[in-house]
Amino acid sequence: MRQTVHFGAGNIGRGFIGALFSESGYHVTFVDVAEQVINKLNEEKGYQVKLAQSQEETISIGNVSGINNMTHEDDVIEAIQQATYLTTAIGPNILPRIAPLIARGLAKRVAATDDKLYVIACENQIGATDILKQHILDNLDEETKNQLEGKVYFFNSAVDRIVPIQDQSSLDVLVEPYYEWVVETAEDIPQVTGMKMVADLAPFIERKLFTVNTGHAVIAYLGYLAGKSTIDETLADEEIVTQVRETLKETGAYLMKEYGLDEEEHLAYINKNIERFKNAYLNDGVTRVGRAPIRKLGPEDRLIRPATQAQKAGLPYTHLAKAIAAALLFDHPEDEEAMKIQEMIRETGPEGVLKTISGLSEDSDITKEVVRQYKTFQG
Ligand SMILES: NC(=O)C1=CN([C@@H]2O[C@H](COP(=O)(O)OP(=O)(O)OC[C@H]3O[C@@H](n4cnc5c(N)ncnc54)[C@H](O)[C@@H]3O)[C@@H](O)[C@H]2O)C=CC1
Ligand SMILES: O=P(O)(O)OC[C@H]1O[C@](O)(CO)[C@@H](O)[C@@H]1O
Repeated sequence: MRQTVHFGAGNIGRGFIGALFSESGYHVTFVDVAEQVINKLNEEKGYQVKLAQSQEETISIGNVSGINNMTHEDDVIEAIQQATYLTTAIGPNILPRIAPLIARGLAKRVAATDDKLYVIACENQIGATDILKQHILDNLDEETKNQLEGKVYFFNSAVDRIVPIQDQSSLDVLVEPYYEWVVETAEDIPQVTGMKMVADLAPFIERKLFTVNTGHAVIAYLGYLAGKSTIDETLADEEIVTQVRETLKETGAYLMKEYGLDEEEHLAYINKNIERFKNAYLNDGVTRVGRAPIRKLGPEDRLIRPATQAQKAGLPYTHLAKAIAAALLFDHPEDEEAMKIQEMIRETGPEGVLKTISGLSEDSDITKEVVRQYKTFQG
């Protein structure tokens, strides 16, 4: 049986990527620091993926096991020796932390075999696999780096499936029925059910990140400010739906200009995603979707990049500016990054945050518009 190693046995790991490998006939070894999850995977050897829809539908996932990378590094290195794929869904900020162990696994592997290994980071970040690759290379000597050539391949990817926070007492995962996994490769690679291969990922990941993730973030931050707890509850407010749609028209204008997307098709894509967000069976919290606002306000992420790109292209960005202002007001006490932003605002004002986190100068038109809207929110 073919083997795959997947870092991150969380929502996307169990509910999406690991499940697709299992369905494709692979044994999936999950690597995670969550001891309870690892123990359950080894005891139960399977779990259920439940679709969030009116008609009950459940998919049984088998052939899975787990390794704790904090306590069993050698077992992870051994699993990497046997694998055809190595994937991650761990959060972009964690990639540098797992790279040294992956590097050790790869060094041992390329010294012993020419068998090909395909590495794919499945994270919400442009070029996540390139970033992981660089961290891995930083942990290898020159000779080993040369040995990777023709043996270890790195492919960027875009992952799209809404998987909310789960009941932690079980391995089962509730997921939305829709999913899309796009992988950039020109290689003839072993088939995995549900993996779509493309020669150029840029239009796919930007369309996804600046529609699905921008839209979701706008709902989360406006919902939080309006005192809502879930995404579907927030979308019962027609004013917020309008704000989401107008924001996605702004990102859409940039995407259409940059990638020559068809206007009618793109508007249908926006509408389809707004309907996805309304799925009440997901019961998805605004604080989950708004989590990690420092990452989400990064220069290349879902709010800032479309705004800077729109500005460069002479396109409107006022609704994006409003969403950025709302993100700056996300003060959820349990979110470390949100708390850090609030501290920075107290010290340097919203302008300081936009400069340090988003790379926007204090006198930029985007900063001025965001600050104006920030003050309007404050009343
Ligand atoms: N949940 C969703 O709807 C979607 C999430 N994504 C992306 O997928 C990635 C994972 O997200 P989720 O699955 O939602 O997060 P999650 O929090 O459910 O899963 C992450 C897992 O990584 C583990 N982990 C953390 N640090 C670790 C370390 N040092 N070593 C090993 N394991 C470690 C955690 O214990 C957890 O099980 C993120 O990049 C996210 O942006 C992408 C599309 C949809
Ligand atoms: O907030 P993160 O960590 O970027 O990832 C979760 C996001 O990805 C999505 O699943 C969209 O693919 C949304 O649920 C959510 O907005």
